[in-house]
Amino acid sequence: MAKRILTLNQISVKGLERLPRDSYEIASEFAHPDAILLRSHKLQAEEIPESVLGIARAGAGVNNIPVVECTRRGIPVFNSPGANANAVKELVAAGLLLGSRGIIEGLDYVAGLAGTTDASWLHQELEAHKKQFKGSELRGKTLGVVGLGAIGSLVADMALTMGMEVIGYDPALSVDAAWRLSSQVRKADTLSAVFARSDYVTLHLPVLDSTRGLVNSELLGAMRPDGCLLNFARQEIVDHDALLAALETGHLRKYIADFPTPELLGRSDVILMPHIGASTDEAEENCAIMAADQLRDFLENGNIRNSVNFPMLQLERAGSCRLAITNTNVPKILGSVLAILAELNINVLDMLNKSRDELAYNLIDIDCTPSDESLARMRALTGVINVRLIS
Ligand SMILES: NC(=O)c1ccc[n+]([C@@H]2O[C@H](COP(=O)([O-])OP(=O)(O)OC[C@H]3O[C@@H](n4cnc5c(N)ncnc54)[C@H](O)[C@@H]3O)[C@@H](O)[C@H]2O)c1
Ligand SMILES: O=C(O)CC[C@@H](O)C(=O)O
Repeated sequence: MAKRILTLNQISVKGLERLPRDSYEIASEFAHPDAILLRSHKLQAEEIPESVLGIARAGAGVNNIPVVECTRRGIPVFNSPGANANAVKELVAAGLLLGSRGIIEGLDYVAGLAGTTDASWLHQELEAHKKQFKGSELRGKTLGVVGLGAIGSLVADMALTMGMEVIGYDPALSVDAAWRLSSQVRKADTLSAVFARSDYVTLHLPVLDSTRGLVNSELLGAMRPDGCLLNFARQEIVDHDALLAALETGHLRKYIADFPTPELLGRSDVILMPHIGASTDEAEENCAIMAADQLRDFLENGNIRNSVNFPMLQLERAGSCRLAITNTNVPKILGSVLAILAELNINVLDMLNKSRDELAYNLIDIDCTPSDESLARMRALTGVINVRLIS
């Protein structure tokens, strides 16, 4: 039977094409979907039907998905790290330029001259007024990058090529990300050191309970006067009361962000974009392809790549029958499953077991198909969250 994929946002066709129509049905409404594919749709826990096996986010941030509830239900949540990083990096480059030069004010001024027919008057007018739009160069200025993952590392490289000094802060830097990072990026040991030493600070970290409101009055107060803050990560990372206070006193010169909120609209010291960091043809395609490929490999083989709540686990198929079992990460559960298989005289051809926080996940290739009754016995074991037969 074809697997049903519920899409909750418009997903690039290039990604949907990775799910062949002879084995997948894709629609924006389904009563019993096998999986959900989405972008920024704010998914509520009660919106996730019992039938859902996995959820894939075509994008990096998963704060729109109830990940804790998914973990409790044994549903892996996938994202597509790095697939839109270049798009965000290019918009940050634009943000830095908008923050350093009078581009927006200059454009507005020129637009206000529409209808002028006298070329000589126009020339004199422009030459007389252009000094209002003078800015300063980025070269030689210091950029503080908070979060040095897929996007932060590209932003750091881009700033170095523009002649900026770069200071980075990331207390949870992965080994892969560290390999990607230029040796010219200076390491800051604390967040306040980044804010104190930078002319521009750019945020590239996820919103988590630990990072909500992270940029507060203390950090903004530590910033150099005339500093500029860029937020292409998530609105919730910045405490807006503290932000408005820093703008009102003039301590913060500009806030440039991808997340408009009512209190920030209409301010000349705030530049807001409509959450378009990942809105390029290339990023939308890359994210959709990565998300669809990961979802398909999970549905067809049980493999887990780029999940935010499940361990990374991939196992080549041995034989045609596989069990994918999710359980709480406590001793003896796998032993009990294997005991049932032994009792049924079913041979294990290959298996892999990994854990992450409170969850353990197992792929077990076996030489014949267990009966529904045997599967029900495994599902009934204490600590087993779900058992899926993939044949
Ligand atoms: N504006 C947009 O459209 C857009 C597009 C893509 C991503 N994003 C946002 O950007 C975030 C980062 O994306 P990414 O692809 O670089 O993710 P990533 O996972 O590759 O990198 C995030 C980095 O942040 C670091 N980090 C975590 N907590 C931190 C802390 N307290 N201080 C400093 N660093 C910390 C992690 O160690 C990691 O290296 C996403 O979570 C998403 O919210 C926004
Ligand atoms: O899907 C989008 O347009 C935004 C994605 C972006 O916020 C992300 O976290 O990857």
